[in-house]
Amino acid sequence: MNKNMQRLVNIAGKERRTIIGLMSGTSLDGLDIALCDFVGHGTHTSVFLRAFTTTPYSSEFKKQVKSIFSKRQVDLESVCLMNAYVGRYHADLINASLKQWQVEPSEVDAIASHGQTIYHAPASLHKIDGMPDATLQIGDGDHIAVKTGIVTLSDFRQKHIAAGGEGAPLAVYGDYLLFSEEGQNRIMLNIGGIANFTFLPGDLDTTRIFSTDVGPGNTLMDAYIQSRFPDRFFDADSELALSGTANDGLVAALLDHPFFEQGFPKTTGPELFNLAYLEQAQQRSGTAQLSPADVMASLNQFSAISICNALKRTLGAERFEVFLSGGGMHNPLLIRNIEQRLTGVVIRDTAELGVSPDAKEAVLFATLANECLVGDKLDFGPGKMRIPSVHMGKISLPE
Ligand SMILES: Nc1ncnc2c1ncn2[C@@H]1O[C@H](COP(=O)(O)OP(=O)(O)OP(=O)(O)O)[C@@H](O)[C@H]1O
Ligand SMILES: CC(=O)N[C@H]1[C@@H]2OC[C@@H](O2)[C@@H](O)[C@@H]1O[C@H](C)C(=O)O
Repeated sequence: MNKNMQRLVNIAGKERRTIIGLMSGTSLDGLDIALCDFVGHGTHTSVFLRAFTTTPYSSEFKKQVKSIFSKRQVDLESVCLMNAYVGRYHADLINASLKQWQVEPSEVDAIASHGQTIYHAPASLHKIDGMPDATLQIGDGDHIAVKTGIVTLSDFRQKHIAAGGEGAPLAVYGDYLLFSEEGQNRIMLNIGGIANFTFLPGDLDTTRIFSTDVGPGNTLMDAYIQSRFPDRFFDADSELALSGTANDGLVAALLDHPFFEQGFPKTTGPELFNLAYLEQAQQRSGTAQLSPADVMASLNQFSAISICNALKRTLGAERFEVFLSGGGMHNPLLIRNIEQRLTGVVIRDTAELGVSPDAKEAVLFATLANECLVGDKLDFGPGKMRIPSVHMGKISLPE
């Protein structure tokens, strides 16, 4: 037998596996690196987060990624080069973190790499007859495996689409395995660039579970402040939004898009929710002259309302608890806007469930890798929630 196959068998047979989860989302702030230990699999998974860091991207790297990010036309040579470059760059960041944590690469069984999404094209967005749902993450796993010496699982989203999903949200698998609780309806709400949530019913009925994007979390706020104030990457502590007033006309125009009428589950990205989307809404509502502070307050309220509308639509009169994660939970006005619209709902964060909210997505990808290596088939029913019962991740070997 090829000794690499034996290596995989050994990893699968271990009682405790060490897996590094990586996430680099639409915000392009940096690479989330979570060093996790797993015991068990499936609904008997226990995860211990040993270390976590978000390694900020250099401004040069951000510029390079932005040049090919969520644009319909890009330089194809740049895409080709960046596929290899992102893989190597991520490998360097992993090696540096391991060194800092004083962990030898040989102690790590696998890396779960999300890669960098550069385009997400669900059929509902591209609307091209005969073309499937599609998505593209770059940062090839072979580069990571060879540069770190660690078995790497990557490119998780293609299998999801191949088996009937939309390529996202994948959070549903890990949310179900790690956070389901009998007798408690839970909403796992992640506010990253795009906001999404997973509904975990207290009756543990896997055919009712689903995960969906709901619209922008931070992406429009980030894009707007970056365009107006080049030295500011996001509206830290809602400073700009708090100095303005939300404009009802602009908020209504922002909410006026067929995406919000579409049923669940659905996915989206900055391919739709971008500065052109904002400009069109400003034109339609006659608010092109609004001050930056008022625009930011409106964008903040827009994200909050679209999130709350989606939650109310899902749960009606059912009681539920919300567990937050993602960078948006650090935006105080956004959270206040959400709380005001969800009166009586308990809102906490995933730290109360043992996983740091900033690390959650990286931990979820590590969980996907653990399932791919050792899990049994998970059954999410006949497919109407578009959660295919498959294992995801392509395996790259270091040698
Ligand atoms: N103190 C803060 N005040 C306001 N906003 C904040 C703060 N800290 C983080 N954020 C927001 O969180 C964003 C980063 O969030 P996160 O890392 O969850 O995004 P991501 O992983 O790229 O997103 P996605 O879930 O779309 O993949 C920042 O760009 C910013 O908008
Ligand atoms: C295509 C893509 O990268 N989608 C991301 C993005 O970031 C948030 C939202 O949009 C979600 O659909 C997804 O990530 C999370 C981790 C997911 O798949 O569950």
